[in-house]
Amino acid sequence: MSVSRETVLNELGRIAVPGGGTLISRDLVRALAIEDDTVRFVIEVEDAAAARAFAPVEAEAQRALKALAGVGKVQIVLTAPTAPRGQAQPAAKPAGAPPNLTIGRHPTPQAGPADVAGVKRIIAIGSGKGGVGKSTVTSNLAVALAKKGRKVGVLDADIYGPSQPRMLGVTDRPKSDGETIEPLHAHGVTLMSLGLLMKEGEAVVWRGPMLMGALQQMLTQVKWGELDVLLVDLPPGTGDVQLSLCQKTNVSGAIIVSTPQDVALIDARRAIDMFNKLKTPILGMVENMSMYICPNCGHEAHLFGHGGVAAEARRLDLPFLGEIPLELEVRLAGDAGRPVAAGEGAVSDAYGRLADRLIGGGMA
Ligand SMILES: Nc1ncnc2c1ncn2[C@@H]1O[C@H](COP(=O)(O)OP(=O)(O)OP(=O)(O)O)[C@@H](O)[C@H]1O
Repeated sequence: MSVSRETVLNELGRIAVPGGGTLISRDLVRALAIEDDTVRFVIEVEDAAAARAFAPVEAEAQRALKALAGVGKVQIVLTAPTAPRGQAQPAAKPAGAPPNLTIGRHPTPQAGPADVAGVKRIIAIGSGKGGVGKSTVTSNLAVALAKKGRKVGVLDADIYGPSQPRMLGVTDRPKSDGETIEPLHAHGVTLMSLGLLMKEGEAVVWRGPMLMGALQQMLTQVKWGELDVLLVDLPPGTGDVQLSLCQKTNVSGAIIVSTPQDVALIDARRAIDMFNKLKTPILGMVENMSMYICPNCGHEAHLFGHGGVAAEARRLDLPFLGEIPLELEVRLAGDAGRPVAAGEGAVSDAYGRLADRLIGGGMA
């Protein structure tokens, strides 16, 4: 049987390096891969001089890993980037290229959940099932809060399908000096999306520690400025992103978005259970695609049922924050990068009420 990734990381976490710390605490290991009895990885150091000083570390890592059960071969590559890490990069970049910042690294050890500088409250927006409108609710709620004078940020942590840039109409790449990232702004909202920082297809292979590291970078290296509230658009379900956000950051609470259908509600319950286990308070539930009002005759139809989320919130003794109708305009506005809450009308009003609820309850 192959050695586990965890065992390898543990072992590397014991190997001291020049200048103090270990290979893991100094975040020097890249591209760790385990295939049958072969362990491969890259040690990335500052520059060529450091690479020479690290030769004994490489030898020690070889020796320690080979001694593990299930390890036959160890292949280590010692590299140094051409430009020293942290050196400012030229401002001009090819259009559409991600900024020059290494995103996706092992998390830096921290004592416990941390605050984000300048950010008063962090609200996680989650759902159990995909496609229930969690991202749509996040962008519109952010715009509705901004319209009411709140300083709002959105962190798009839905790494498997980042959609906030499209929904908020942002196409620019964020600028980075190699150490910090300038967020983007649209409709009064400050935005950062993991999708804007990676090459296409890169994120989907991330798991556990790499994801945790990337999320940590998003929270600590982005210049969020002073915010009343940061909304974090989570991927659907109950995975690594949810776990690392709630364990590493002081999250004020979570809002659960669901459609009224039973299938969506079953998954919503799982998400609620996860937040409970992580001791993240549930601020309330939102019913999206609540009812459909025919634009021609005004007839109200309940395509996915109606009231299911309110009933579930009552059953679980959670606040019910509001319902958002199903309207073609919502999708068209989201696709066009101008959230419906930025304009006028019934749906915009519904988001306004949702924003009032949060502000009134001291949540935003
Ligand atoms: N109230 C609504 N009325 C009409 N269309 C909506 C509504 N809410 C969301 N949509 C549309 O449904 C689709 C899915 O929404 P969205 O991407 O926000 O869901 P999600 O839960 O974030 O999905 P994912 O699982 O991909 O993260 C989008 O095309 C969006 O425009």
